[in-house]
Amino acid sequence: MPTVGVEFAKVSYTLAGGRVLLRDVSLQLEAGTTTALLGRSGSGKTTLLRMVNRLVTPSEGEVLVAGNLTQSGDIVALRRSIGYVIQETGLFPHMTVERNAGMALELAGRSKSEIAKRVHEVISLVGLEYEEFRGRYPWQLSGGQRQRVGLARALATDPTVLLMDEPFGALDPLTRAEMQTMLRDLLKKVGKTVLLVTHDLDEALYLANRVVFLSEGTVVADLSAGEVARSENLHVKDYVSAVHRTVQA
Ligand SMILES: Nc1ncnc2c1ncn2[C@@H]1O[C@H](COP(=O)(O)OP(=O)(O)OP(=O)(O)O)[C@@H](O)[C@H]1O
Repeated sequence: MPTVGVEFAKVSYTLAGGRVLLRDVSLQLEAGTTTALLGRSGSGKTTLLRMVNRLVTPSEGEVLVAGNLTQSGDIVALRRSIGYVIQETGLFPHMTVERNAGMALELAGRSKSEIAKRVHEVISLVGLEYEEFRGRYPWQLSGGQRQRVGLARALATDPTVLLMDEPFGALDPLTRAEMQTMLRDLLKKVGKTVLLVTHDLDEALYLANRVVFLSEGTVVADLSAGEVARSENLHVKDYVSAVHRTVQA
């Protein structure tokens, strides 16, 4: 039996006014694998992802990380076991790359030498030259470099789970492709349970083992990456044909 890294068990989320954002979602993410969440804007992808690190609490159902209920445990320990990467990076503008990348370790009270060693490792892991970048501020970095630092920061505590919400959404296609290559290589080395929200089908197929499609808060397709192109599921076919629409002269 494969180990389950993250589990959503009959999860629903309803807003105070009664609007249902997620309905009865059940998924088991195998440890060490990458799952991409796709679906139209507003289908509930980010809401589902944020349940893992308890930024959103389900109205019904349960979320488990490494078999532990997220709703009842220690939230600090939970978040330390989860790396979180978002499109805007959320780097502190007044702090250097080194400080930003080591922030979670600093908050965890690790020693200066331990932090320096780990930051060096993760900065190198995301493909940045440590000596060149450690003293720079976020405004002295390109968008791609900022995303690399955001990823380094997320990896600093060596989390078992990595949540990535449109991590490369704001990058040009060339930088984006470089980042995807770097991430794919990195994930082969570090082995994390990854949940990736993306609008980019090619990115999902390149990075993920499994692709889950959401529509109006429910799972409408759950496939291995290899099954997507030949799927007869109408939601999947619609998505694939929208991506591959050819321009008519
Ligand atoms: N706390 C909230 N209060 C009100 N509406 C919310 C709240 N959180 C999310 N929504 C709404 O719920 C819907 C689902 O949002 P969510 O961000 O999960 O979708 P998404 O699939 O990630 O969309 P996108 O691809 O555009 O990021 C959206 O219509 C959003 O505006």
